[in-house]
Amino acid sequence: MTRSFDVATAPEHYGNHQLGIYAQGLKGQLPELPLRYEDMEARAREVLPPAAYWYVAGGAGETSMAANRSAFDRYRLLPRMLTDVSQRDLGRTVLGKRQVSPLMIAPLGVQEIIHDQAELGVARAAAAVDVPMILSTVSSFALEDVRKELGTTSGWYQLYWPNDDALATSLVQRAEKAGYEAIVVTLDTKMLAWRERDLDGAYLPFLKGQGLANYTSDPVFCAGLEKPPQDDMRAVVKHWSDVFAAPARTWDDLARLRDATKLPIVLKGVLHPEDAIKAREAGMDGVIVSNHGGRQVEGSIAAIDALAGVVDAVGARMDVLFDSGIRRGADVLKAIALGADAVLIGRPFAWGLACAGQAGVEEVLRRLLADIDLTLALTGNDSLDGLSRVSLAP
Ligand SMILES: Cc1cc2nc3c(=O)[nH]c(=O)nc-3n(C[C@H](O)[C@H](O)[C@H](O)COP(=O)(O)O)c2cc1C
Ligand SMILES: CCCCCCC(=O)C(=O)O
Repeated sequence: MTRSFDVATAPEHYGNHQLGIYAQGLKGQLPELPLRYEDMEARAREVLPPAAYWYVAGGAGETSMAANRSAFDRYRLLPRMLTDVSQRDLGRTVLGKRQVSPLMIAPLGVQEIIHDQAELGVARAAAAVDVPMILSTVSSFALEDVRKELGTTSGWYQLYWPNDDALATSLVQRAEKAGYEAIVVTLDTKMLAWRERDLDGAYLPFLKGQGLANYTSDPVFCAGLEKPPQDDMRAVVKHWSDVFAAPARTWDDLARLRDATKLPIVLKGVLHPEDAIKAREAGMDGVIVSNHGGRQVEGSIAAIDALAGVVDAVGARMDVLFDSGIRRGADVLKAIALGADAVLIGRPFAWGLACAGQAGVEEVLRRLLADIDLTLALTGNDSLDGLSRVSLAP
């Protein structure tokens, strides 16, 4: 006899998403989106034009990208038995604010190449699941428009620090005015790396004017143009390529940025413990340990292998976040056990966006939260705050 099952009567846990999927199965319905990360990426590859797929999937060479994943396998969780895990808390405190989970949406530029909804769809999904979103400078919609879609969910603004201080100040102050709660300055992209997949397709979307909405909506940027941006896109791209990068910048320049905003500043792309110490000395509020998903320095250390060193150097005095290679719940637990305060999810949400727009991103986030919740419980823990390096096998 088939018995009916009502997930609504199950206790409130993120892990219940699993029960929801099985309950649909009782009605003969299979999940619309593939469950495994690898299968979701394969589906995205079917629906995206090849150049757009490779822009997201590719790296700078691909050994660091692979190492980001294989390094996770060297850290193993060490479960404990017979602890009470009936009530569980996935919350984390980041920059002094309690979040319902450790997840944040990583800044991913030029999302219009993935789906028409782009950052607006991602922001709506983030709001539905209450996962804070970090918006890229090179986004396809203006930062003010994306912020509105987030509603009460937190947003941070990621700055590609231009060589024009007035433009940097304008972007940062627009973000502050729009309600973003922190500025993330990405340090690892002073220039674009040698990206073989993109070079193979001779593909760089920004050169077609994609991903430039924050520039074309900026008064300081537009003051450097002879005509309104919509009337001369070639001039927009030329001006953008003139101002985008600032290879001469050093730690000393951070003081001016610090003065430009009251918001907390977090530096993204820190891998060396001494750079984390410099960040602290420069008055920064946090760092994100990241190798940009293996997209910048081919041959670099796997990001997860850099995490403990940075945490040991500065973790007691500033927030340490992590990205590059997070795919499953166990990855999140390992990063938190090593000392991360929160983790950024990157490519997985992009594949959800490619396959099903906002709904796809939402589903990716709900699945990851379910996986985190169940893995937390099964390792004998009732809160992420209780994890530490003793949660890992020696
Ligand atoms: C298509 C794509 C675009 C990205 N754009 C940005 C960006 O605009 N700013 C930034 O700081 N990082 C950017 N990143 C890096 C991500 O923020 C994050 O560090 C990376 O995706 C983590 O690796 P993972 O996706 O393999 O987990 C981008 C990554 C991808 C895949
Ligand atoms: C020259 C434009 C660089 C922005 C690249 C966006 C990004 O971070 C990435 O693709 O990775």
